[in-house]
Amino acid sequence: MASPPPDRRPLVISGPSGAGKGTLTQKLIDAHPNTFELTVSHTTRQARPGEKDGISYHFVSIETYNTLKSNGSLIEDAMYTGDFYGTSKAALAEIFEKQLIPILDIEMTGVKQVKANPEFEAHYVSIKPRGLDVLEQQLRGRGTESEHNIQARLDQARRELEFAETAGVFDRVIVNDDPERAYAELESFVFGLE
Ligand SMILES: Nc1ncnc2c1ncn2[C@@H]1O[C@H](COP(=O)(O)OP(=O)(O)OP(=O)(O)O)[C@@H](O)[C@H]1O
Repeated sequence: MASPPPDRRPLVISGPSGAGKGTLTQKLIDAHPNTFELTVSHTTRQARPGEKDGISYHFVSIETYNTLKSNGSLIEDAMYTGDFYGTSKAALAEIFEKQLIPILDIEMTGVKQVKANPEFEAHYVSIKPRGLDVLEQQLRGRGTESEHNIQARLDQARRELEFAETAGVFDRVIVNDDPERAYAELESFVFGLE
C-alpha cells in the first residue's frame, strides 16, 4: 500500500458514538501518516481526562464557539448530546496545505451540511456497530459517560443508524463486526483497491 490514494478528496467518516469509528480512523492515520490527517474540531464539551486542547479538539467556551459560527469560520456544525461541535475552515486548510487528505469524524447533522455544500467534495463512509447492545456495552465499558449521557448517545445512535440507510449519502457502509476485517475494508475502500 505504498502509493497514495488516487483520489485526494477529504474523507468523511460517520456513525454512532461507540461504533469504533474513532479507532478505525486513528488506525488509518497511524498506518498512513503521510497521507491522512484528522481535522481538529472545535467543541464546547468538557475535555475528558487525557484529552489535550488542540489535539483531540479545540476546547472552547460557548461564546467563542458562537463567534466562530456567526463569522462563518465553520464549514459545518452540530449539537450532539448537549454540546456543540464544528469543523473550522482553518482546520481543513491546515491539512490541505500539508498536501494531506483531511479526515472528518463527524455526526449526521454535520454530514448533511457538508453533503449539501457544492464546494465540499468528499468520500463518505459510515461505520455501523454489530448491534445496539454491543454499542451500549462499549459506551459503558469506556467509563467516561454518565447514565444520562449514555442514554442520549444510544438515542442518537438509533437516529444515526437510520440515517446510514438513506440512499445516496454514504459511498460505503462498513459494519464493524470485527475490527481487523472492518479496517481492511476501510483501507481498501480509501485506496481505491476495489
Ligand atoms: N465537527 C464536528 N461536527 C459534527 N460532529 C462532530 C464534530 N466533531 C465531532 N463530532 C461528533 O460528535 C460526536 C461526539 O464526539 P465525542 O468525541 O464527544 O464523543 P465520542 O463518543 O468519543 O465519539 P466517538 O466514540 O464516535 O469517537 C461523535 O459522533 C463525533 O463524530
